Amino acid sequence: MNIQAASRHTPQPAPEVGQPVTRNANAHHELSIRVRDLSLWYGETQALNKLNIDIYQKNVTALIGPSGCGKSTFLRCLNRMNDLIPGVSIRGLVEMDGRDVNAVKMDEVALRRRVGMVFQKPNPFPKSIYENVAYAPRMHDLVSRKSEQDELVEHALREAGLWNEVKDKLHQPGTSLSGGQQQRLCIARAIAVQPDVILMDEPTSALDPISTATIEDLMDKLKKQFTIITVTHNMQQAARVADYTAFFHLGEIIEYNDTQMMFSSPATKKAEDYITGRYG
Ligand SMILES: Nc1ncnc2c1ncn2[C@@H]1O[C@H](COP(=O)(O)OP(=O)(O)OP(=O)(O)O)[C@@H](O)[C@H]1O
Repeated sequence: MNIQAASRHTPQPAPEVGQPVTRNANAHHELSIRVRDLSLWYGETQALNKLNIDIYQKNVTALIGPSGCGKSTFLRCLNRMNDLIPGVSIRGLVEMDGRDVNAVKMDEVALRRRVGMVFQKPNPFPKSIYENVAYAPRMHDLVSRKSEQDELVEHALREAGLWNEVKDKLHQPGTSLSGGQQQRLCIARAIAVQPDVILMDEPTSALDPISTATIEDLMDKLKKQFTIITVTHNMQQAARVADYTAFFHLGEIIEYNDTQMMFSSPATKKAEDYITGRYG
């Protein structure tokens, strides 16, 4: 079954392939990423099976589902990080702003600039707080003068809600910060190159509740500028932060809907069981 699964509560016309069953009336609907019949194998083992999904700009989309169902694998398809894993083969289409991400002529470095990533475990470089943010913009020639670089570092740290906590110790190691601060530093590092999309793979699972709430608030703020796709095992978090939610199961997208609908009236028994904690 795929995301075209009709609601068992209210019969509805089938949506277009890839679109949520019900659209969120309050959200933007400019398309960012279009995925069609995307399958992936690790060697002989199939991990993703004919995924179809449209992801909208400047919204938060949450990917939920039991462990091993393919959420992180899917996330990595969006910035071609699976290319780094030997034995991976991919079939199907991932289009970003109308361009085929897997096209031979697609520049992977440029793609990863447009699609930033934040991981489960904060992973600052073993460099200063300042350098963690300044390095990528310099690599991509986004800044030429030192003053521009300083401005960009301050801007990214402010956007990530970290500036006030670090402005007097910019030259201390990034690793000297707390876990929650390190994660915000990683977010500052991601946004410093002005990506279109930020992928977040369980960004708060290693954090305490207060740091988690700070990151959730930040996601809400950042979605005004960026398209955010986040993997989470925390159903409350998905309900709080996501405009749209996709439920994965055994490498398939079983249901895709606006989050309120998904949580109040899931269209499939599997999604309902998962959301209500009956399995997973
Ligand atoms: N590098 C890899 N090589 C081989 N198999 C892999 C690799 N990465 C993931 N897999 C397999 O692909 C399937 C999907 O894994 P994936 O990590 O994408 O799931 P997930 O939904 O993100 O899981 P979790 O919620 O536990 O992080 C699993 O069966 C997993 O064992």
